Amino acid sequence: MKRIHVAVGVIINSQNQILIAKRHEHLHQGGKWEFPGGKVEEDETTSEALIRELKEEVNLNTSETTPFMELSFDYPDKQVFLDIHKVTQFTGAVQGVEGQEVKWVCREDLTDYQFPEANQPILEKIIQQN
Ligand SMILES: Nc1nc2c([nH]c(=O)n2[C@H]2C[C@H](O)[C@@H](COP(=O)(O)OP(=O)(O)OP(=O)(O)O)O2)c(=O)[nH]1
Ligand SMILES: [Mg+2]
Repeated sequence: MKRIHVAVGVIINSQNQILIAKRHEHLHQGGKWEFPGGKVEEDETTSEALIRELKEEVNLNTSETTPFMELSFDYPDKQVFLDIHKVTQFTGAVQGVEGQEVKWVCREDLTDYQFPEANQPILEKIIQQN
């Protein structure tokens, strides 16, 4: 199985809230909450892919992302490499462009949401960095 390279954004607003979006039921890991992002295409850097995905998925304009952490995870049906970047500089109002539910949540409330299993170390790192 080929490992899928995914650009993932931990987007933090001026009130120190983090943006999460609910994956559509029919998708891999459907019904779970995620940090917006998507597959890195050929000839794209992670940052370029994330900038493109944030516009496509949640209508945010950003020009800069900062590496936060990297992890590989094997689901029974898919292997992913999550390349997670932090995003603090952006413009535009968040919109679930693909009809998905989106939410700004404060760090301590992140544990109230169900994320894909691969996300556990990301959540721990975000919560630690209070
Ligand atoms: N965006 C995102 N994907 C995650 C997270 N955690 C996690 O395991 N994933 C997995 C689920 C999917 O298998 C993969 C992301 O693929 P995707 O379906 O969002 O890719 P995409 O946006 O490019 O969508 P498409 O090409 O299928 O239209 O990474 C997360 O926090 N954010
Ligand atoms: Mg996506």
